[in-house]
Amino acid sequence: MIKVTDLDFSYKGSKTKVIKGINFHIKKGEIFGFLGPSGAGKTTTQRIIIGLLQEYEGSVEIMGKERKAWGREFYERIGVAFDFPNLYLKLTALENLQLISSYYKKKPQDMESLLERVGLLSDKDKKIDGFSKGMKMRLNFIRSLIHDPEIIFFDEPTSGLDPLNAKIIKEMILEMKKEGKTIFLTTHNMTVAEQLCDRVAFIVEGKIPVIDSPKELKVKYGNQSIKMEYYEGEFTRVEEFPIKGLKENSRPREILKTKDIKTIHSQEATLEDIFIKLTGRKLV
Ligand SMILES: Nc1ncnc2c1ncn2[C@@H]1O[C@H](COP(=O)(O)OP(=O)(O)OP(=O)(O)O)[C@@H](O)[C@H]1O
Repeated sequence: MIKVTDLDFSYKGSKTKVIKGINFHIKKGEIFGFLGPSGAGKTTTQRIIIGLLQEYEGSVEIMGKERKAWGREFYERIGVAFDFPNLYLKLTALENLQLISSYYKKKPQDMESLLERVGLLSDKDKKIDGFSKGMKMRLNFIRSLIHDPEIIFFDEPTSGLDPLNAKIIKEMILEMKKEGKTIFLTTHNMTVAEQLCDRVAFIVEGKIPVIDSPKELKVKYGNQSIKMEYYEGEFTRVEEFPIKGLKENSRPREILKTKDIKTIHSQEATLEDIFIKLTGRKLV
């Protein structure tokens, strides 16, 4: 659906490249995550793909056609939920959706069910200048879906949401994938990436050193281990053993036979640990 080849970009008036020869390919029906610290180039890349930044070098092929060759019809087929400058503060939630849907040729999705899904149905007739940031975020999220797009771009889709609303948004994203939509999201949040993404690209200083599935990354780079906590007199002690080679290791068996166990846990590196290990950078 999206094929980016040798993409380079610098902002007007600046000689410094902020995107430095990146390559990636997003398949139809995939949830692809862009993970990287602030200033890494995530938003810039998304802006290029959706056509807000035109002066790039390299190739950005989207739905089978170079980005620069697409006309207005491109926007009928993609949805974008970045910031919310496109929301009209003096209009109600429902009026916002009605106005936005009038920009598209396609028949809009059922607005009330979308509002209900994100917990805003009872607020549909309220002007949104009284909405909290989280309410605007949720409205902005469904705004991007109103014309039933094939590819949807999200920038930090759950940031600033309470856990319940974040869960609803994540469930909706997973449902979209089931319907065959392609989703490209950026985040600093490794938990979100692990829960949602089929594959992630780590982006640092305009380069992508790693692209893989969260699961593969953990298998390749995460050291799995078992942590045993046991009583020794009035103290508790902890020992950790790598899962690899566990059956040849006599020490865990000895602990089981001779000690009173307090807890046993399996430990797995998080995606964040792997990000730090592979890029030498933290995410924030
Ligand atoms: N309009 C602009 N003009 C000049 N430089 C810019 C502009 N927008 C972004 N930059 C620079 O481009 C680089 C990449 O920024 P970008 O916003 O793509 O990063 P990001 O990974 O999305 O960060 P964040 O997570 O904070 O949104 C940064 O060094 C930033 O300062």
